[in-house]
Amino acid sequence: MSATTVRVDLAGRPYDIVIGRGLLAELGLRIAALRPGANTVIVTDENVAARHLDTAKASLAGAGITSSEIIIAPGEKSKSIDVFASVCDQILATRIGRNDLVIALGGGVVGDLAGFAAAAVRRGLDYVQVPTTLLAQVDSSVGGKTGINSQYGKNLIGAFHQPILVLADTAVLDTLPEREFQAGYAEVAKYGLIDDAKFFNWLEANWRHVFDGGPEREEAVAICCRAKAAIVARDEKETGDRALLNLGHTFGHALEAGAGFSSRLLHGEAVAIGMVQAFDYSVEQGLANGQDAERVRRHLKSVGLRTRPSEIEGDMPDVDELMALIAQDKKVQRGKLTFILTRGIGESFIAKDVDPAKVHAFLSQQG
Ligand SMILES: NC(=O)c1ccc[n+]([C@@H]2O[C@H](COP(=O)([O-])OP(=O)(O)OC[C@H]3O[C@@H](n4cnc5c(N)ncnc54)[C@H](O)[C@@H]3O)[C@@H](O)[C@H]2O)c1
Ligand SMILES: O=C(O)C(=O)C[C@@H](O)[C@H](O)[C@H](O)COP(=O)(O)O
Ligand SMILES: [Zn+2]
Repeated sequence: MSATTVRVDLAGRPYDIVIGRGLLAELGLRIAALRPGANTVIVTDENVAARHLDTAKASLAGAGITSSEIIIAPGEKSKSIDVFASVCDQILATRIGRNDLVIALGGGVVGDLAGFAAAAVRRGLDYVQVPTTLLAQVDSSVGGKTGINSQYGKNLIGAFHQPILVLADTAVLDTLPEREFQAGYAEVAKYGLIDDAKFFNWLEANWRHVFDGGPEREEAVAICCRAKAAIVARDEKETGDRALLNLGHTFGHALEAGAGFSSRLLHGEAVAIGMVQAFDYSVEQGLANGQDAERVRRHLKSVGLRTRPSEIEGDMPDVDELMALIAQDKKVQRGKLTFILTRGIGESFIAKDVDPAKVHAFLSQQG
């Protein structure tokens, strides 16, 4: 089976991201090569279990690896302290130990939750990411940010804990609902908008093939993983330019929390709106030109994503409440806001000490 391997070159703890169609069938052999004799516990959700758990288990059994499974309810609400506690207990009940492995088989919710449980149980178990959504393959399975949500906001409780392997089988994306694919695509486009205008041009021309499952899908996943691997290797804990990966997230996370972490607004959908807001705000501050902002909006709209907060159905918090959520952002330093702003497509930068009054005014006049 042909596969692309991207190395995450962390000093002392490097790991591979392996990308290709049909790789789930190789899970057992690849784990056996990495951790001979390990027992495993698979954390997954109901939707993924119904479609891909049998393949994963058969592959592990074929390589002589024992596995048990923990199946959570699908959706963002599972990134909660209650589900976290339950997953930790269930892992402990299997008696797996520090030489064994947790396997996160699912999207970003499973990956963030299982990764955090792996970080916490017995003060740290190794784990493998087997991402099954576009979003997880291009973003959440890589880089070791794990965690859950709080009533105060998104991802506010968690740990940096790197996986020992990421196995991205792009064929499993064939069973992903269209809306989830679109949401994940926002994070794909993000890499172009951060610092790769050439990739954004390529996406404008090729996005349909990424959705259709042609070779462009693997190419896009590999380009995103290479970009993320490079940033993570130089700034694992986000003391510097890893924050660029947060483009669209300060606005987006507030909207996601404002929508109650519900299916009204998926993470990727919130990021799409948040990236357009970051462009619009940059234009308003005289940093970027309106044509670039319009081009971003047009592209995200053409793949079926919403691009304005007013397109979110149902009640949303007012601007003061959104600002209170933004004040909880992890990039805040001693009360000062940090945003990822832009000078144009592929020219994002970290803006520290952004004036909350200006952001408040911007949000107040948003349609
Ligand atoms: N840790 C990070 O660096 C990072 C990066 C980006 C996003 N995230 C987090 O990821 C989460 C979003 O992840 P997501 O978009 O993957 O959502 P998700 O995990 O909720 O998965 C989306 C939906 O698709 C279903 N599903 C998953 N794989 C499937 C498949 N192959 N076939 C059919 N259905 C499938 C799931 O059951 C779920 O209903 C958010 O919580 C976000 O904060 C984390
Ligand atoms: O890996 C990162 O770094 C990112 O910021 C990737 C984001 O897409 C992701 O949503 C991440 O979970 C957001 O991180 P947070 O620190 O703002 O919670
Ligand atoms: Zn994200």
